Amino acid sequence: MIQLEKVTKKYLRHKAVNQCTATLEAGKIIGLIGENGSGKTTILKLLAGLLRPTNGRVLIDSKQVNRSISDRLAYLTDMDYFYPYFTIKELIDFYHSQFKDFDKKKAMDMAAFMKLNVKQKIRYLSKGNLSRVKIAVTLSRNVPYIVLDEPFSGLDPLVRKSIINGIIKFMNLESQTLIVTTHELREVEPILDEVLLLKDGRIIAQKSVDQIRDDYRMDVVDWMEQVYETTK
Ligand SMILES: Nc1ncnc2c1ncn2[C@@H]1O[C@H](COP(=O)(O)OP(=O)(O)OP(=O)(O)O)[C@@H](O)[C@H]1O
Repeated sequence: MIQLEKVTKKYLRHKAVNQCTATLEAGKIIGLIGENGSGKTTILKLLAGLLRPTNGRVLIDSKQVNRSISDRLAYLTDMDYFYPYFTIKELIDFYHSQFKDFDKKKAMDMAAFMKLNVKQKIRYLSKGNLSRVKIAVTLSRNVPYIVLDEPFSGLDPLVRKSIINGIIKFMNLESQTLIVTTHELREVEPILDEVLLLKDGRIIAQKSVDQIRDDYRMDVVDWMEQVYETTK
């Protein structure tokens, strides 16, 4: 379980995350949704122990997060950080050598599922295939928490679909919690259990997708638009 307790993160005087309180249950797929600059990446970095809150506490499984959380949390950034001269296979071997929890077979299976040629060098991959590789190596870590920062940005609908299918097929929903930030709510919505809406560093809503459909009898995207319109 993830707990944010009145978390504020300031960059100089700017509050990127402002007094956020939320509890995220384990074993779910949670979408962190918000406009550019609303604080999504900052929250993920706080979860990953890459940033410390200016105020408040971030707890994962009742322990305050620090850098050692990387043993239990896999973080996919929106940055390109791969070794361009590796082939995909070499990258998978490298991950295997770096992470005790890395499931090499799963990574190879996932690469095959997403129709990647593992002999190809990273530097020659298309943006779509590079994104598939990143997802494959991140999801192949057997850790209880996986956070993905904008895994679909700049990708065409077909690539987005294949990545979503890869997540559905290879994530272990019994033992893993996935937190994903995205602008592409409409496409990701079918796999989400819960949605957290951010605006100007504040959490303005947190609802389960079933609750939105059953209680509000609304499409999740329509609900989101309504919440944004009515929240100053
Ligand atoms: N290192 C930094 N130094 C100063 N300001 C920062 C820094 N990182 C982020 N910010 C600011 O904090 C706010 C929140 O940024 P953050 O990257 O968390 O938002 P985001 O919702 O992920 O945005 P995007 O969708 O554009 O990636 C923005 O106003 C951003 O300009």
